[in-house]
Amino acid sequence: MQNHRMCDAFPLMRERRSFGSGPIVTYEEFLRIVARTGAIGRLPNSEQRVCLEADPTIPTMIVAGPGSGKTTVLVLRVLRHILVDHLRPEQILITTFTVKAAREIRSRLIEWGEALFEQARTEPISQADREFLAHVDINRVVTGTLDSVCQEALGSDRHADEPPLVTLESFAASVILQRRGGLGASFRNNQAVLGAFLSPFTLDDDPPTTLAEAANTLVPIIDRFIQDRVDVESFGAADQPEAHRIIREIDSTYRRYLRENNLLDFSGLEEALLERLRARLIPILLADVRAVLVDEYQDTNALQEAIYFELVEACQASFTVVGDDDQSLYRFRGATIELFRAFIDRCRNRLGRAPAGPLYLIENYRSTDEIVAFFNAFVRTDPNFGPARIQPPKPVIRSNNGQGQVPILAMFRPDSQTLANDLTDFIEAVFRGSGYRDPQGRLINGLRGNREAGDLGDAVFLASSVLEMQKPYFGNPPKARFTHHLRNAMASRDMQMFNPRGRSLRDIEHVEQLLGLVLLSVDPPDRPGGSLYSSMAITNVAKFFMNRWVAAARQFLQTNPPPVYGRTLAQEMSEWRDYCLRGTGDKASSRDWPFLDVIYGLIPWLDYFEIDPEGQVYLEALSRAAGQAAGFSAHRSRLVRPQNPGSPNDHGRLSIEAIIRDVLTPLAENVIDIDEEIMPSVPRDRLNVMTIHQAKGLEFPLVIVDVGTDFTTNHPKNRFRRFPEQPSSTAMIEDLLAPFTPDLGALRTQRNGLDRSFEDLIRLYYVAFSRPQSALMLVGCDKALRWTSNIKNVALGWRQDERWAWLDQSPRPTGRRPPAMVSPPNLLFV
Ligand SMILES: Nc1ncnc2c1ncn2[C@@H]1O[C@H](COP(=O)(O)OP(=O)(O)OP(=O)(O)O)[C@@H](O)[C@H]1O
Repeated sequence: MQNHRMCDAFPLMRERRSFGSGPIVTYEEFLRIVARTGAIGRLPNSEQRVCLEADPTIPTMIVAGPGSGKTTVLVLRVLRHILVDHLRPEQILITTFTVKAAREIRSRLIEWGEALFEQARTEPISQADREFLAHVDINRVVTGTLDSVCQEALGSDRHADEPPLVTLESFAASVILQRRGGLGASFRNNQAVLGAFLSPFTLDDDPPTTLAEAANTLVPIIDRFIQDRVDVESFGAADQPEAHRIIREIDSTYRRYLRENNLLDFSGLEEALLERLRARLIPILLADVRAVLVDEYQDTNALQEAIYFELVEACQASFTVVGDDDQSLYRFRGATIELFRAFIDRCRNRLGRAPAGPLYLIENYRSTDEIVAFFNAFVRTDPNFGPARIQPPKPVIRSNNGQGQVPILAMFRPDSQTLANDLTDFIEAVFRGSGYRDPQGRLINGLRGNREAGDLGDAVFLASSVLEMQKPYFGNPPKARFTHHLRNAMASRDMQMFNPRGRSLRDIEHVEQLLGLVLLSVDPPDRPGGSLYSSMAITNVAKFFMNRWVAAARQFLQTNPPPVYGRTLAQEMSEWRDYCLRGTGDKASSRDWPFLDVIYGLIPWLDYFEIDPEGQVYLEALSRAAGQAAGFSAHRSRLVRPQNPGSPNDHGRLSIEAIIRDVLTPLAENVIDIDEEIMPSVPRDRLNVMTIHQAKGLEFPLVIVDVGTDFTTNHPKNRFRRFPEQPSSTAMIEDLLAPFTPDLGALRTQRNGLDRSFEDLIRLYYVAFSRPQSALMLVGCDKALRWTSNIKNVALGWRQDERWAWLDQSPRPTGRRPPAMVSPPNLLFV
């Protein structure tokens, strides 16, 4: 890649620069202006001020529990950088971990920034500064996840003659690994060796039987090579097991292919930025950065840490990190809590400057006393978790909101259907009725949504998985999960959920219709010899779903969808058919067509994709599948006009086959992720269903947490989600790579894999329990609450030593027979 931004262009970078260019206002004036600004006037408290005041020329570490204003402080510190340190917004980078949280930061920045600048303009400041504030554009602060920032930085920094960088999603990475990474040949030739090596990392601990399964198991391992900065040479050295050597070879073939084709997977994207920073070829977007602020630092991986340090050093930037060790959730993406715990030392060693901190925040402004007491107790339930937490221990978080008079609610029922009906009753009463009242009068004021503006969007349902169907097991048809029953129960009362990730694309009625129409348009059965997909070498699963889609489309066509602007669906389809079969008709004017044009051409007759929020998310996923295939598919996801329609080697025909193989087959095989994050906000009139991971950093008035609707028995298959008996596959990958990961390996394996797997579950539910503002409700299956239950579950207070806190806290039996159920006093069972 060409060198556009040599350091020489920025002579200032070599010498130490003073910070900022003289204040617009002093720090004390800044605080006074904040106090006078309506939107943020109540902020900050005294501990938050300490964090805000910290000298920007010294790296700063802020550590605090949930809801204590970590993000708030970071946003205020950005505003301080503008007003007190006189940085321009584009000189400030602020990152966080999820797209949703990044969006939240951006909207707080804009709301507070605009109000604050307006207020500041009324203060006695210089005319030049008043001008500056009148025109300053807070939108120009570089905000996002590190991935999105990398993408933007590298993408926008290309020369006109350079090919665009394509970032691969995991499905595309997996396909390339199979086809171009040499995994296909290696798997065939070394199936026994590779199978034995990979089996501990598969879902069922069996060796992968198909190439796709092998690829999906391998991707997280080779991703780690980059994220953990593994010494791949020594991993695959001659004295290592044969499987290591084979994997090293596959990895290097795969990486070479990506490089030669200008493709990047997500870890490769971050690595590319690191390499550029190291070479001091700083992308334009970041070249002028003077302040780097990182939220959710506890989820940083080794590669990301290296990027932050390199950027701060290269740009001589101020550096502020905030985090909470108890809220680290992304181990599976390489997050290494130990990097956060050891930040002070690591920063000193790397940047040669001892950071200020850790600075603590202790007041929780989010939740009621009851909720804070509940999650504080939860995180201290298991003594074995203590050593996993930051040292010295951070102060316990304290509620600032007073009692909410709503205890922690718990709804446990014998089965999912009953629970779904009862929860729907509850939600309806809170948001659509006159409020929920406990029949026994134990809820003093009942519970009711905000009368003026309250709606279902004020509640969220959180679960470790939001799938509405269980994965098929041993060929049994998939069983409905709780969220499926909840969707139906709510629909029967005219209420809707927003859970686009709950269902597989291939199963959604409207998607089936659309994909069936697509197939009938580009691969019609009246081709001599029949449709192409039915005789192609694709999996039976793919053919099964394609047949189903075609049947769904036929049924839809029988409903005679009305013309749109005078044009019929049949006309649109027949134009594509003419083009694909014979290269004739209106579409023949072009030599080729992007496959997306077929999809978007059919959408007007399926308005679900335009008006329904879930439909919009699905359409984005379909478009993404087509877009990603352009990175590896023979005809780059384009339909080519046939020249010689009868020939099997005709490019028109081959282009259709490529689309079937590379776009439609992955959809049929259910390997395309649905990205709910494309929605800027969840519709207010729907119940938001989210994974706990997605909810990190967010808050809602009412949070309903699924603590075990799946766990009706002590089934071994679900133990890893509630009470692991062996290390998770992620912990095992960490153990596998530790000896080849200088610095990080030893740090990470100080606690064994099983301990780390328990930690992950505790942190997961800690994050869930700390999201609500007013009310927290736990839902699950009541069998797990039996006094004699053996359905051990960390979320229900089980400790790793197999003692059960909920049972210990329940009133002891008076007679000889124990009570049927445990009933810890801090829960109100409804
Ligand atoms: N000093 C304050 N006074 C009043 N409200 C505040 C104050 N500081 C923060 N808040 C409010 O408290 C809530 C939680 O703040 P914030 O999201 O910044 O916490 P956090 O520590 O980042 O949370 P998490 O750990 O869950 O990411 C927000 O609604 C915020 O506006």
